[in-house]
Order: sequence, then structure tokens, then C-alpha cells
Amino acid sequence: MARLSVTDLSVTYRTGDGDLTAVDRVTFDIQDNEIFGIVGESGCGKSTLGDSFLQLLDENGSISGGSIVYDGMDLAAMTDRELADEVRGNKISMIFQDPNASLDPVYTVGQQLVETITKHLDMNKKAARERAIELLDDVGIPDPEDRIDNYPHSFSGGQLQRIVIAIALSCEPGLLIADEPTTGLDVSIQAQILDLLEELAESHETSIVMITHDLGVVAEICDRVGVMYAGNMVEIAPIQQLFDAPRHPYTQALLDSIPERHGMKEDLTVIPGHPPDLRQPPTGCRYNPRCDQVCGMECETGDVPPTYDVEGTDVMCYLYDEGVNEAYEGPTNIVAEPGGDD
Ligand SMILES: Nc1ncnc2c1ncn2[C@@H]1O[C@H](COP(=O)(O)OP(=O)(O)OP(=O)(O)O)[C@@H](O)[C@H]1O
Ligand code: NI
Repeated sequence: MARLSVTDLSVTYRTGDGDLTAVDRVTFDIQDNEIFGIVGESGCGKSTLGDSFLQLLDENGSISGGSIVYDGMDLAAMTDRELADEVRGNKISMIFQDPNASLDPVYTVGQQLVETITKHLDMNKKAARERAIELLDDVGIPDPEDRIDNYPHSFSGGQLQRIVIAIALSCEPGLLIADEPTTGLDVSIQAQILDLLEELAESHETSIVMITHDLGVVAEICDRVGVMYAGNMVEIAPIQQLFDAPRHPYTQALLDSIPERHGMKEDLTVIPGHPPDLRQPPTGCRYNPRCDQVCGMECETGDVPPTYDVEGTDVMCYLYDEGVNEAYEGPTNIVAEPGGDD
């Protein structure tokens, strides 16, 4: 059974000039002990999706449809109070790009850890402090017995992010949502934080949703990845499969735009055009104005494409619909290995 199941989730912001649907009928799930990446260009709705799980949306934003089922509860239908009491920091926690936003400068890191631990777990202050020291040690803070009584300003950015991770994991949540957790950090520190998250996910049996615009981060630690475009989840695939056989024209263009690190490729392909205005998205597939593989009328004038299962990749694209794309012969045109099951 999936640890988290998101079904037909939509999130809408009310703005001065009309409603803007930043997340549009998104469906996916996250398995136990899985690191699931969410990627896409700026403004495609990644943070809105991540924030909606714990209803941490700005006040003009709200869930306008669908469900988010975790541990038998529909988070989308819960009140703020219920989420605060039963879910936030306890079953699901969240970390952001800027660790300072999650820490209070007037309390020591120990006070902040102990507060989170005693709030959610049945522990007295002394036991909580011991646990806090262990956690700081787990996330790689040197001399945790001494450092625990220091204030946030005396730590580096990378150390602060480690402390935020310690707080997020202090109550053993089943799910951690990480929104660009390494974006502001030096490249070498970024790699260390990703290693730490991967290690902790395993040792604490926590699933992670990793929100990032960086396909390098995804390649580094994710098991599966969802690609978002203009509020839609256009492709979901296991990580290796996404890189080896991207199915959606947008994913293909995104992968082409990565500069090859040591290889031949010199031109950085930038996808022509811009993402649409989400107040008035194009009809048909939202990517059609930029797509180089439009295959029929449906792409431009139909509904948003349904999701097709193409050899284990979920892809929202009419290229894989025999009714729209006459050239499509289906994934079954692949010759089976001799001696295989079928
Ligand atoms: N509070 C808000 N009010 C109105 N529109 C908003 C609000 N927050 C976000 N949006 C809009 O919702 C869309 C999705 O934004 P979101 O921040 O979720 O994207 P993102 O993929 O996380 O982008 P980035 O990579 O830049 O963080 C964008 O069009 C954005 O302008
Ligand atoms: Ni974001």
C-alpha cells in the first residue's frame, strides 16, 4: 500500500485578476521508504503542491479538489487544528530552502529541538535533551553536547540545514517534504546534505518528497520522479527509466537542456517559448504551444490529455493515444525476448 496517495488534487489561488489553478488534477503516490522527486521549471506548481499536503498555502490559496490520503486520513479534508494536532511535525514534516525561516534566533537549537520532541512524544525534558543530542550527532554536528546550547547564528548555513533536518526527523515522521533543501548551499555542502537525507531516510524509514528544479539532485537521490508542467504532473517514472526513455516531449526537452558535464555537447538547448499564464492556460495539452511533436487536433483543442501507461511510465500526452496519433503503434510493438514469458 502506498504511504501517501494524491488523487485529482487541484490548488487554486485567488488573485486580483482571477483565479489561478497552480496545481491541476494531479495524481500520484509515494511508497514506503521511497524518495520521490518533483521537478519542473519555476512556477510550475512544485511548492504549491508540497505546501498543500500540510495546508501551508498562502491565505489566498486553497485546495479546490481531490484528496491527499496519508495513514487513512484525508489531509485535504482536515482542519488546520486537526493537522496541527495530529500530523504536522509528527507524521509529516517539512524543510525549506532557507533554514533560518524554520529556526527562531532567540532560542538555542537545543530548546527548539526539545520543544518539538516534548510536544509530540511522551518524554520529559531530560530525556528529550538526550534525544536532541543524539539527533544532532546523527545529522553530523560535531560536539553535540556543547553545541546544543548555542544559538542559530553561531552555525554555518550547511550546519543550520542539518539542524533543521534533525528537528524535522525528531518525531520519526513517515514522510518528509523537502522543498529545494540544498538550493542556497555551496555545491560540496549540497552533496553532503543530499547524502545525509538519503542515509536518514533509510535509517529512519522515512519517505521523502524532494522538490527541486535541479535534475542533478533528482539523479543523485530519487527513486522515482514526477515532472510538472504548468500545474500538471506530465510524467512519472522510475529514475533510470526517466533518463533513459523520457516519454513526454517536455521531459525530453528538459533533459536536452542539461549541459553535458564532461561530454561533447556544447549547446545548451533552451526550450523555446514560455510556460503559459495559469489564469488562462491553453486548451488541449498545456505544453502544446511549445511542443515540437504535436500529433493531432486533440493536442491543441481537446481536453488536457489523460494519463497513459507506457511500459511503466505514466505520461500525459496524446502521442501515446492510437485514436489521436495514427502513427502510434503502442508499446507492445517491442519484440519480446526469446524464451520470455510471452
Ligand atoms: N500566493 C500566491 N498567490 C497567487 N499566485 C501564486 C501564489 N503563490 C504561487 N502562485 C503562482 O502559482 C504558480 C505556481 O507557483 P509555485 O511557487 O508553486 O511554483 P514552483 O514550481 O515552486 O516554482 P519555483 O521553482 O520558482 O519555486 C505560479 O504561477 C505562481 O505565480
Ligand atoms: Ni518552489
